Amino acid sequence: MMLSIQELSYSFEEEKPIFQGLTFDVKRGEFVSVIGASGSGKSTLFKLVTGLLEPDQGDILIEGQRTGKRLGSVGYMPQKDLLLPWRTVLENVLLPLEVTKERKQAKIPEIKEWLARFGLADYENTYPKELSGGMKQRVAFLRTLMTGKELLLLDEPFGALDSLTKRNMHQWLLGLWGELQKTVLFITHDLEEAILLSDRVYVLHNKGIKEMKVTLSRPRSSQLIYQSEFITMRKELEWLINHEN
Ligand SMILES: Nc1ncnc2c1ncn2[C@@H]1O[C@H](COP(=O)(O)OP(=O)(O)OP(=O)(O)O)[C@@H](O)[C@H]1O
Repeated sequence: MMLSIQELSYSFEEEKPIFQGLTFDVKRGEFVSVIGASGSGKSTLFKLVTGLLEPDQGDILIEGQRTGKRLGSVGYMPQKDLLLPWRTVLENVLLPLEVTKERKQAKIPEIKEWLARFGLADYENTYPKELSGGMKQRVAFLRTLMTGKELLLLDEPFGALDSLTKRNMHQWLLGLWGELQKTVLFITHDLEEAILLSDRVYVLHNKGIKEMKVTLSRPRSSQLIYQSEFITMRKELEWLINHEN
């Protein structure tokens, strides 16, 4: 099991619990989405998995290991503050690799190749403010990938994009994920996005978590959303979101 959350409980000081006995898992190579209303605790869950917060009770295992240094075990793409504005695209992507100058230099050709594959070949010396929303997300995603970690936690990476750009990013991510064979845990508010991208969707409520399996075959195209099987799943997911019990 890539990630195993067992009987997790957490509350912020003096507040009512956000999670009580939360249990779920993610297998190696899976794409799993977490969907839930605003305030249901999605970002808090990621902070617990990365080790930025510690659970009150329960266990978080990464590849079966109970490690205190979880942040070093996952690639985490937070919702905000993605890129450092005073660094160029190349310098931002290099960030997870800043160990020694030599190691950094050695990685530059590989990163340039990646930038080209991400449609960013001509932008390595550009600053984030000059990039479009979709480009910024691709740079941030590449930086997450450069951590070299097997488990990637993506906190609403496409939330701020317009619907056309978002569609393009979905196709891009589907293709890339198929090739990389990484494990992804993905936060979203968007039902269509959750179904299109995922093997399974978890619906997070204050009272717990529910699971929906996505039975659509892969590879998946953006046209799938118009098919009756997709629409049925969308209805099912909507029902799960609106019914806590
Ligand atoms: N540092 C904090 N101290 C106290 N309460 C907090 C803190 N951070 C988050 N919360 C509360 O915890 C709950 C869950 O927040 P969280 O950000 O995890 O929700 P979310 O599902 O990610 O929301 P959104 O979809 O809006 O990003 C909310 O009620 C929030 O107000």
